[in-house]
Amino acid sequence: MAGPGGDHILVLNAGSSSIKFAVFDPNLAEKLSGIAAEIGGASFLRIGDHDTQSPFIDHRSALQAILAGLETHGFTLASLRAAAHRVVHGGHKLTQPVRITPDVRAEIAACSPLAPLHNPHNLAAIDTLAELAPDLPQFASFDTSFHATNPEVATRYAIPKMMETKGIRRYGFHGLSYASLTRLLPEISGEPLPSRLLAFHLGNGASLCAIKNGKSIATTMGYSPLDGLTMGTRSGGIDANAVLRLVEDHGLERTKAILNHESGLLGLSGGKSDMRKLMLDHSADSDFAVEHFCYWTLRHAGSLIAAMEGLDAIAFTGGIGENAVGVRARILRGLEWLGGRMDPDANHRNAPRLHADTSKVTVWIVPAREEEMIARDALSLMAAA
Ligand SMILES: Nc1ncnc2c1ncn2[C@@H]1O[C@H](COP(=O)(O)OP(=O)(O)O)[C@@H](O)[C@H]1O
Ligand SMILES: CC(=O)OP(=O)(O)O
Ligand SMILES: [Mg+2]
Repeated sequence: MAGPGGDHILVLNAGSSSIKFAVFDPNLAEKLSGIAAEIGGASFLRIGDHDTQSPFIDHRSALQAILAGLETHGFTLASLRAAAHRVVHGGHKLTQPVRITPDVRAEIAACSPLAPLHNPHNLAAIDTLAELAPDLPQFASFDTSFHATNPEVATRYAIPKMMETKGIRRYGFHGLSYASLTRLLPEISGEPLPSRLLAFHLGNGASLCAIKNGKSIATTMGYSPLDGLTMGTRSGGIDANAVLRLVEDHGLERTKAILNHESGLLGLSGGKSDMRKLMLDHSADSDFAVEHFCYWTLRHAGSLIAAMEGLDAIAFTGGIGENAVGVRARILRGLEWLGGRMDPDANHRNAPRLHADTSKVTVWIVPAREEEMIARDALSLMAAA
């Protein structure tokens, strides 16, 4: 069986229906990346630019195919120094990147009910690698960590403190994306990090983060990655009594599936969760779904701008934030009252700098580099060991 001995880092980012992966050298240069997507459905494996149709029934079989694919590119398990994982929910105990020990694994498992679409798959990846390469050091970086700086007033729900409500608080997610964005923006803009920055992580999962002086002070996701914006298949914010009504009428499991897998853009449009497809299809339902996404993104943006007491800069990231020209234009139109002015040509080119010279706030696109952030965390932990 394989063991450590190489010098590359394998990063695994297991999502609800996909596993993204990347291999980095010790200087953080990305050597190879790809994705196993639509696991359990019309699944396929992409390594570099090459796609193969492969029927993966679950994350475990997808990971095995990824490892076999990496081997054909010369990255055997023996060529690795470590594996590092994105773990979505770290709860209140895991707020820094860590080496995975049995205790850490148990804590990640304890957080599974809080992120049912993500943590079980993160654990499956950790366990599969532990079986295949028991001596390979494994590390975890948490999506919740970046929000550990939120004040209590932002994280507490107004519910009583008692045994039954223990752990029920807002955590916030997409923290690896926001941490990476905070690092990258000064490099991209050539300016110091703006003091009041509103970051838009718009992908399948979507959230906003108010970053004040480099630290998260508020974010739109809460106890789980369901809250806040309208998403690909998640409802975003919904009245808790409406959830209870769904449970009464349809039971717990059905309600979970409706809110997590059948809502959002998919539910509104009647079948499409993918923003690119929605923007090409001009049916009334698709147009409404896109408008709902933009409108609620703006409503939440207003709330976070209030939490920061103003706004100096905006940064877009994620598949939609980096590519969806029309969505960005609609959102920026909705922020004109703040003095934001977009340069339409720059927006069409997906240029990093999107604001016009007359704009009172600067507007940027920053590529989401979650995998690089995770590799960076693992390298720092190894250097400190
Ligand atoms: N050119 C584009 N125009 C509009 N939407 C796009 C474009 N490219 C990607 N997207 C959208 O980005 C979303 C996926 O974002 P991504 O950040 O990759 O998601 P994930 O949360 O799975 O990591 C999808 O809705 C996809 O349609
Ligand atoms: C936390 C979360 O929503 O992640 P993703 O966008 O990968 O689904
Ligand atoms: Mg993502």
